[in-house]
Amino acid sequence: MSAIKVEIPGYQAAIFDMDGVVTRTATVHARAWKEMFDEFLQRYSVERGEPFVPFDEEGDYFAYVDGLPRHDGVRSFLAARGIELPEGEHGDLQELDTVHGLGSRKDALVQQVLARDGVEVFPDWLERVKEWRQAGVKTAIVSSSLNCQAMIRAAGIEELFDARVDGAVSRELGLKGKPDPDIFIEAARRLDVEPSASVVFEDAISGVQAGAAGGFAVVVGVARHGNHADLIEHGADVTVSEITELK
Ligand SMILES: O=P(O)(O)OC[C@H]1O[C@@H](O)[C@H](O)[C@@H](O)[C@@H]1O
Repeated sequence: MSAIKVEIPGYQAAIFDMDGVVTRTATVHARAWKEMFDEFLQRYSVERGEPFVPFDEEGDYFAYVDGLPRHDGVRSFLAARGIELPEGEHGDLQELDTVHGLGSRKDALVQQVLARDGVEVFPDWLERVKEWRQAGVKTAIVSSSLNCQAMIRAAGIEELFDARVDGAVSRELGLKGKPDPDIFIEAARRLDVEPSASVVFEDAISGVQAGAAGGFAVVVGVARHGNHADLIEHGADVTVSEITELK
């Protein structure tokens, strides 16, 4: 937490990242990434006679994958391990060791968990978003995820947003993924509010970088894992452990 005092009704809009800020789904993604990458890395290391170094669900997830669009996440982690795979094509079968094949495999695992467990909303976010909307603050949801609309529908919170800019919308409009600020700027545009009058809420390093690059009034880092210093270092103006710390 920094010394800055932020009162959200003093701004025209609040723009929320989804996974890890609004919904308890960052861990669903992190586990799916781990299961998919570990299976791949195990085979890859045996083929090369190299030691198997598993995907670290915290370190590797936060550093290379969190917040990025699906295939950027695959590329970013593989590059960190010095592994190059063919791109493949959108819709590649899960069996293929291509960037798209690995992405499809990870998504199949996410779908299994969502079908089994549903989507949980963070109660601290829910409490505040209702108050802020009543106070006249416009709200948008922003996510790199192609599963965003299905997730907010499953969670029953679609009505709490005036705009949505997600992985599907980004693909349609050709928006750059985080850490570029495109999706946040598009959300402000859809709300008819200037970035300088809007507050961004983000839990990912790539996300606070995007908020800072977009000229938003305040970037709130949501440090649910105690990662305050990391978020401040990469562009958050203020951090909270829970959103109810803000009025
Ligand atoms: O694979 P999806 O559902 O399109 O999601 C892409 C990414 O969306 C981001 O919001 C998550 O932080 C990442 O973990 C996730 O991989």
